[in-house]
Amino acid sequence: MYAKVIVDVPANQTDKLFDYLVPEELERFISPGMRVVVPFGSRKIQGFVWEITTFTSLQKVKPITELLDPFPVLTPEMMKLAEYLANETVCFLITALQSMIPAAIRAKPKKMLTLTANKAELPPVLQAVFGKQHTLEWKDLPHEKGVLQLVKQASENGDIDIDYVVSDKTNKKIVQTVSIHPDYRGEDVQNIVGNKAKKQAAVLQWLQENAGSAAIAVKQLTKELHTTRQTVLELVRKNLLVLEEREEYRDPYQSRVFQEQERPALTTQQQHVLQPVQQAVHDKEHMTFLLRGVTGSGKTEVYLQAIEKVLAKGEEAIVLVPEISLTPQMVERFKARFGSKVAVLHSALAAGEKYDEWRKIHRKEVQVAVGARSAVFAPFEHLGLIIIDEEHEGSYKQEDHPKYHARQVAIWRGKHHNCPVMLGSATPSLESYARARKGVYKLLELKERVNNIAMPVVNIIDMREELKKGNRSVFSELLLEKLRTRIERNEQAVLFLNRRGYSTFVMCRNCGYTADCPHCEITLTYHHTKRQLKCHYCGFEEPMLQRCPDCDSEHIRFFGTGTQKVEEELTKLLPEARVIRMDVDTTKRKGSHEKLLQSFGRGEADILLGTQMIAKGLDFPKITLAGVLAADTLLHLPDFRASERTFQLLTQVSGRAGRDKLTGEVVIQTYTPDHYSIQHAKTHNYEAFTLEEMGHRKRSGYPPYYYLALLTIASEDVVQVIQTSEKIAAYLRQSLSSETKVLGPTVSPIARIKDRYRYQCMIKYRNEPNLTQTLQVVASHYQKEIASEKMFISIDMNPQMFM
Ligand SMILES: Nc1ncnc2c1ncn2[C@@H]1O[C@H](COP(=O)(O)OP(=O)(O)OP(=O)(O)O)[C@@H](O)[C@H]1O
Ligand SMILES: [Zn+2]
Ligand SMILES: [Zn+2]
Repeated sequence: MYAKVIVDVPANQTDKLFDYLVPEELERFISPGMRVVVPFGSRKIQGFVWEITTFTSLQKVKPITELLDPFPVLTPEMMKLAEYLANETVCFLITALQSMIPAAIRAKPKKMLTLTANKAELPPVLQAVFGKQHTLEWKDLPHEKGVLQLVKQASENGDIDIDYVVSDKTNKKIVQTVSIHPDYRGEDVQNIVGNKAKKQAAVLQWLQENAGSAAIAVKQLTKELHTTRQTVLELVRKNLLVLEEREEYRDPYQSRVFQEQERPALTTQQQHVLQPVQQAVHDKEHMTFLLRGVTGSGKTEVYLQAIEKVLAKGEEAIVLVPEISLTPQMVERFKARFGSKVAVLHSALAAGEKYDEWRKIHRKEVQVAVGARSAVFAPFEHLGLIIIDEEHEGSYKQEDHPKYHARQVAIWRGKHHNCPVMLGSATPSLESYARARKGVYKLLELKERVNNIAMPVVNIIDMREELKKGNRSVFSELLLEKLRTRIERNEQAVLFLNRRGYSTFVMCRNCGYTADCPHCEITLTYHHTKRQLKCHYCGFEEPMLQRCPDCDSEHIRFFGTGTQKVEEELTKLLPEARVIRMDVDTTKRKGSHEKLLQSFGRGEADILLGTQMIAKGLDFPKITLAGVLAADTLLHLPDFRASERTFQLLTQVSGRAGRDKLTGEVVIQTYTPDHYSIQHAKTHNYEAFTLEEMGHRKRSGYPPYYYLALLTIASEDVVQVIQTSEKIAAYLRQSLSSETKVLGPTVSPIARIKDRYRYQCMIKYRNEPNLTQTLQVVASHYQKEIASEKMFISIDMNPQMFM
């Protein structure tokens, strides 16, 4: 019996199945989808069993070293999906797999040294290195040439054995528990331990009274009774208590009590959109729905009730939400409805926590998975529905390999399981909307807010006029006045500042010099707390400049506005305002995001000032004002989606205001008040915006009229980059159909990162069945250069970013 194995080495040469002999004792247990340890060259590495066969064309096959799982970690569906992704996104199969399973499941091989000779026979240096130990990990060796030389010598002499050991990283959390031995249950404690052992008696007494036959965690016991572990273990030694080890999940939401929530009766329009989804769930029919519902129209409630239907059928559901709107508030709505049936997956979880949530799914202990992008891989086997909330969000596209889009995976899985997929948003992406208009997706609409609450009134402020009036502040007069009235009326406001493009950069007012990163073509960002300049791409840092390096002027300052600076100005202008600032700096610590939001929810602040993370999902009744400080910052990015992103963002931010009984207002500050994305955001007119934007896309040949693929070529050698890019472009032009346009090569918008020059080719196509194959040929043609890290070629199908 042989196993065909995918090895955990992401490289061109290893991107295929390797044959291994299945040792006889494993024959009964092994099956596809299990992890194994296999010899590979001189190493031992992890792999996944792909197939079991009785035939191999090889002369000599090495045996599998170890089987790591009693059950497959990959379902047959996941294996097929990995193959699909590897092919569609042009990446290695193992790379696709790696993003589908929790990191904890990927075992890392360790290089271990084991003493085989008598220690006294070793050179004194090595004796000292080993100390009292018998084995050592390679990475713990002192990295001195002499030591390594001696180790090598000793290994050649056979005194030290060097081997790779694959240790399973899937450390489960083990809890020790005790229970009263069945023979002594209910018996008088005095009779069992006598009078002397008072502490032990207390433990037994407590267990008799409170636990009965139940097992109690030793930790809990010692805490409850202010006693020691020693005392408890003594009782175990006397055979009065039974010690057991129990596996426990690390549940980040453990300490929170979720109030059961009654489900509201749906409004007529909600019922109207829910009905066809429920029907598809019932019929087990694969369809993709696009739910376009204005902000506050009750989309989430529709999701919840659709899921109820799925659970009632005994099936499972996945709900994707963007990482930043995976707020406690959001999680709470699902936990309150479905309780312990819900697993939550997001990147803020520790590796162990993620693994535990994943295992709950794998073991069928939960039926609903709520999470960010990668939750689309939740290994359910009876999927009844997949929901993608805020489907337009760019974060659903993974920017590393495999460069997949969650929507694409969701639809693949929907087809596999014969179940519906529901995409929801107040501002669907143009691609999805176009598909819905063409009937590929089924369009469902919620045009009004729940309870007929009015959409907020939007004021557009021309900041050029403010400057003419002599107002140099980042706050317009109107915004400031409206903030003031919120404080007076004890209402709340959110203030949004786009982080991207608006971070602080340094410029000389005398000669116009800007401080740039010496390795990347990008301005350095000023960090106030450390008074340093930092590059966001490579991490380069230097102290803030005191004088201009070009003209020696002292008038060198930072420009632009960060949230910190806005906060400072805000407290000067409105000293009475209580402000909570939410940005990457204030939410670094685990749980701080949640704490800040809770505090705001309790009314401990008047103004929530923040970046992208406050734009979405917030549902606080007292927010009656939403302010956007600079609406243009997104408009000027070199990206054909800039207008679309601006419209989406303005709509989302506006959507935070006036969601309850109090009427909402919005103030948008801008230098380009006439831009159509700002004008249509003012009137909440998604259709009008879409119509206008579609025109632009059609004229310039962008999605949804054309598909895109982006090739980026990077190297330290600028001549090599240019020559290679030109060769690749020529090859593509010759291989692809004549309707397909190959643009470039041109310099990437960020021309250099980490000293590597970057060029790109853009492919625009409508129908190109052989495209991925052609791109694969390109990638493998340059595999030597790529493997030696001389050159980088990145292939991005349907790119979301163009930097
Ligand atoms: N049928 C209903 N009856 C009463 N209240 C409802 C109903 N449906 C939803 N709501 C409430 O209306 C508010 C807005 O609903 P929800 O948050 O689901 O909207 P949404 O469309 O998901 O919003 P957004 O896209 O802006 O985040 C919530 O407070 C929700 O509890
Ligand atoms: Zn200068
Ligand atoms: Zn840099």
